[in-house]
Amino acid sequence: MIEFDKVSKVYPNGTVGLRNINLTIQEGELVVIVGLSGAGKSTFLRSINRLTDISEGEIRVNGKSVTRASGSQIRHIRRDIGMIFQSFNLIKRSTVIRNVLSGRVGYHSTLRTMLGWFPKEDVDLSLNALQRVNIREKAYIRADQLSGGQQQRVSIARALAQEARVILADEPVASLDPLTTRQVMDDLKRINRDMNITTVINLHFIDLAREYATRIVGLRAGEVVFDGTPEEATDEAFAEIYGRPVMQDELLGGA
Ligand SMILES: Nc1ncnc2c1ncn2[C@@H]1O[C@H](COP(=O)(O)OP(=O)(O)OP(=O)(O)O)[C@@H](O)[C@H]1O
Repeated sequence: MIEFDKVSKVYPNGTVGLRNINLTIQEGELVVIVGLSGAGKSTFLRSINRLTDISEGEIRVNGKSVTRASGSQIRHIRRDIGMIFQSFNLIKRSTVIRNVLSGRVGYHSTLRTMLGWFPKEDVDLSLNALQRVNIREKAYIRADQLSGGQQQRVSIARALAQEARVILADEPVASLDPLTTRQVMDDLKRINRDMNITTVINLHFIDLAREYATRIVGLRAGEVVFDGTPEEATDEAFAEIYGRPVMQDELLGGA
């Protein structure tokens, strides 16, 4: 469960990132955050694992305060939270399996992980994670030899090897073509359902949001202006969120 309690974020230059956010995301939900560029989607996501510090209020993940956590407590909380980025964030010159194993670093000493000594259970866990995203056979290939969609699957496998209970994905398909986009979204959805992993995804394609989300949250200028089911997120609702009608390039198309 992720709780936002009267959360605001003002950047040092005075820009408002988030304004009085109050919402609770239950375990197992797949929440898609939508809004125009600059609406606060990344700020929202990054404040959940405290990549961004909030200015007011409190965020709790599974009952534990992220906002008030000490350095060691935050490392512990972050172990449960997998993060997926638009740019994949892989170690490109390393093998796929090494990248997935890096999801285990929070469980071992720095020396051990620097030397790359991972127990056999970790290797098995990582191979199983690759199996779940259908690229088990790529385990010993260098990450930079894979297509964009495959690289994003490696980053999903890394979150699985981490045994994350929450996955945060910041525009995970923004650099992918439409077909690969659907494959990656299918993976995220399947993992969310099969493993009951709470998933929060920033997306800018409206039709994808409707197709994959169990709940859609719309942000405008840092405020929640929509919170409802995909059925409730009509074109009119999106026009409200955006403050203007929906445009063609906000649809991926070809469902
Ligand atoms: N480090 C920063 N310093 C100052 N202002 C920032 C910083 N990061 C973000 N902002 C501002 O905060 C607001 C929200 O930004 P945020 O990146 O969360 O929006 P977004 O919805 O994710 O947009 P995009 O889709 O373009 O990534 C914007 O006005 C942005 O310019």
